Order: sequence, then C-alpha cells, then structure tokens
Amino acid sequence: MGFAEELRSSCAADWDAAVGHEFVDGLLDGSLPDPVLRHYLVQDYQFCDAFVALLGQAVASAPSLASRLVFSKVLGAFAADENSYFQDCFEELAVAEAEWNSPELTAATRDFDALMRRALDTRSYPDVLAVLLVAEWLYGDWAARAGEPGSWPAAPKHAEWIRLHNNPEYNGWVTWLREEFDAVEPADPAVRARVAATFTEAVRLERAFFDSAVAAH
Ligand SMILES: Cc1ncc(CN)c(N)n1
Repeated sequence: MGFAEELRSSCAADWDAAVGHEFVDGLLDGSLPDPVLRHYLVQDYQFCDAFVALLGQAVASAPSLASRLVFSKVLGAFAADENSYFQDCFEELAVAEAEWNSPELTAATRDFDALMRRALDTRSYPDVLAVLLVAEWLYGDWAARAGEPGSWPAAPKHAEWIRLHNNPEYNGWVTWLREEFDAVEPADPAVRARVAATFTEAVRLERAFFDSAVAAH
C-alpha cells in the first residue's frame, strides 16, 4: 500500500462521511436547497484563495519541469472554468460582490485556510501535496458517485460542479497527484508524521466544511 492509500485508510471514517455526506446527496440528485448551495459556494470561494496559492507553491516546490507544468495547467483550468462556475452561480443566486469577496468566514473555512497557509509556509513539497491531494482526491470520490452524465441533475449549478470533479482529465490529475505524493514519502519520521497530520486534518476539515454548509440553513 502506498503512502497516500495508507493515510486515506487511517482516516476512513471522516473520508467516507464526507464522500457520503447529505450535502453531496442533495447535489447529486438536484434537491440541494439554494440557500445551502449559496452558503457553500460563498465559503468555498474563500477556500479557493489559499488553494490557488498552494498550487502556485507546488509549481515552485516541485522537483522537475514536468511536475511544475502539471500544476501550471491546473492553475490555468481554475482561472478559466472553475472561476467562471463560481461567478455564474453568484449571479444566478444573487450573491452581491461584497458577499462573495469578503464574507464572514465559518470556523471550517477559517481552519482550512489556516491549514493551507501553514502548508504554504513550509514550502515543502510533501506538505503542500498532502493538502492538494486530500482536496482533489476526496472531491473526485464524491463526484464519482454521480455515475454517467446522463443521470446527473439538470441544473448547471449542480451538474457543472459535478463535471468539474468528474471528467477524464480530472481523474488523471488525481491519479497523478497520488503517485507524486507516494514518490516523495518522507524518510525522516518527524517530517512523515507532520505530513500525515496535515493529511488527516485536511480530511477532517473537508467533512466539517460540508457539515457547516448544511448546518447553516
Ligand atoms: C473545501 C473544498 N475542498 C476541495 C475542493 C476541490 N478543489 C473545493 N473546491 N473545496
């Protein structure tokens, strides 16, 4: 078993709770109430700030041009497709700029932001990868529950969020991240423990992030 799978198994309870969350159920069958989606997207746009910074740090910390280019491509995709998704939803759900730009953060968003900025500060490739891997792999897992596009909900606000995390390119990116993480498994026990703790905390916060969106309404 590789390092990634070992860590995922060690926090399977939080992982499975996030992947099988009622927020995800509602997104997949199109029954998610707009106020819940709205709350989630406003908070998630704040999550994206440190997440994009982390992708930038990955470009800087990666050991080769080949790896830097993978992150660069993902950064480009975020700036195009994913940012447009948020902006389209904010328009549809009548979220004013002041709200999507500087909302009051929930504890889950604040804690996730702090975790990402701590990983950023290390400038260490395995630490940076640990957060990126959790965020992308766990999202790929819940989105895989959607099955084939023919069975996705009709509304773009639901279907597009699924599509962004369930398509061949995205799946390839997650597989690549997992292999990259396995390849840089730290030999030093102290660093390994730190990376494992970061991974575990990120999984806990993914679950808390969905809990928080559902609990707010
Ligand atoms: C909280 C969270 N985690 C992960 C993702 C997927 N990048 C996201 N958009 N938001």
